[in-house]
This record gives sequence, structure tokens and C-alpha cells, in this order.
Amino acid sequence: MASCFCGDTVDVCKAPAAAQGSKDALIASSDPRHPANLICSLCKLFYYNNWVTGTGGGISIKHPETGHIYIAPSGVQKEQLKPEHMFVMDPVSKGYLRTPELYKPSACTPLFMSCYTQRGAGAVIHTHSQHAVMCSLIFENEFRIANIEQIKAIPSGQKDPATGKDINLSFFDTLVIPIIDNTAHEEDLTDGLQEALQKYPGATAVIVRRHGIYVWGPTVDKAKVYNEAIDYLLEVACKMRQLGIPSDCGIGEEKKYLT
Ligand SMILES: CSC[C@@H](O)[C@@H](O)C(=O)COP(=O)(O)O
Ligand SMILES: [Zn+2]
Repeated sequence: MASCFCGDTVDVCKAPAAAQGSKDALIASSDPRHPANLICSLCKLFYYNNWVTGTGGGISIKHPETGHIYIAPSGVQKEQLKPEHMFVMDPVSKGYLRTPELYKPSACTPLFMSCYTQRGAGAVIHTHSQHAVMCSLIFENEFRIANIEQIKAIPSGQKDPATGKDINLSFFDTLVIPIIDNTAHEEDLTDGLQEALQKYPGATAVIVRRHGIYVWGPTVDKAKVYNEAIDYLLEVACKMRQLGIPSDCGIGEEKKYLT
């Protein structure tokens, strides 16, 4: 049976008939969960959170069945993306299976690839969150926050030996996120990101000073939850700092900073 560009054989290709057998089968789908559609809907959502305005930031998703890596073009308004704008990369050869005309792939591609390769990520989110930028000015090399309920949404880096599932942080734990320095060009961040990935094997995010944050997870849903929870915690940390309370202070210790 002949194979389609989407990775299926043509008899099971789920793309609309007009796209079957063409490279558009990689991006044409009526399924809102298809990476080409999900990148567009999530970027809209992120735009309204002020995370990907002014063309900054973005998201890359690995197709959970085919393993194809979906990447948006560089320098475009992320809330206006359409599935036909997507680059599609083969995860093994790292060659592009689909290259939309007139566009270059996101400058974040080498950083997304580092998270796929070194962390087995299923999706990588990059935002220009103001909370991440502010925390990168407040903290030196690590962002730390402790004893806040929302921490429980973040993985600890440990796995349950019985189920193999990620164990999340507890309320009493401290979340630590490494901070790397920004560079003139996005792709030049790759070495710094890779070093941080090695040094912090349990981390699910890296903050880029005066720039934003990269957050990844084993699935797109988990990456989305981690990004939301981390942004909430970054915002809480900024507010605690404004009141003079260290974000990793012990339970009850805040009183002594509030006099
Ligand atoms: C506002 S320009 C931002 C870019 O330099 C970069 O930091 C970024 O996040 C997006 O890069 P892009 O190549 O458009 O996907
Ligand atoms: Zn950026």
C-alpha cells in the first residue's frame, strides 16, 4: 500500500481528500488536537495571556503518533498562524518534510530540538512572559519558590517506581528553575540551554534572563499545564518580592517581613 506524506498509508490517511497524497496531508486535519491546528489555537490563547505578543515566543509540538515535529514560521504574528504555515520535521533525519514557501522556521527551533532530544519532550512552549522577565531580574542563577499550593502542578523530576509516572512536587517542596543569560540571537541560546538541561535533570523549564522562558513536557497538555502553573508562581514571586517576602520563605515566616 502506498504511503502518504502524513506517515500513514493512503488507505488510512485521515487528511481531507484534497490533501491526501500531497505534503498538505501533514497539516490538513479536521481534528482540533492535530499539532498543526493545536499550535494555532494555543498561540491564540497564549497571545491573550500576553505571552506571545509582537511575534515573540511560540510553541512546537511532536505528533504523538507519527513523531513528526511541528514548528511555526519565524517572525510572524503568532496569534494569526494557520496550519498551512507549519514546518514539519522528520524526527530521525531532522530534515524538513514540509517547508512553506516564503518562510523560515522559528529561530527557536534549535532550542525546541534540545528539549526533544535531551528530555524526550512531546511539546515545548516559549513565552515572553513579563513575570519570567521580572523574576530573571530579581533572581541570580535560579528561581526558587516554596510552600505555595500551585507548586503541586509541577513535576519533581522523580518517577514512581511502580507506575513509571512523574511524581509532582508537594506543597512543602521548593520549585527551582535555572536562569540562563540572554544572547543577541535566539539560536545562540542553545549551548546555555543544553548546559542547564544537563545540570538540572529534574527541571521542566529554563528562564532566559531579560527574555522569557522555555517550558516543556512529555505531552502538549502537560507542557501547557506546567507553563500556566509556572507563570502563576513567577507572578506570585514578583508580588511577594514587592512586599519584601522571599518567595522561598518557610510557612509562617512571612510574618516577620510584613511588620
Ligand atoms: C520579538 S522578536 C523575538 C524573537 O527574536 C524570539 O525571541 C522569539 O521568541 C520568536 O522567534 P521566532 O523566530 O519568531 O519564532
Ligand atoms: Zn523569544
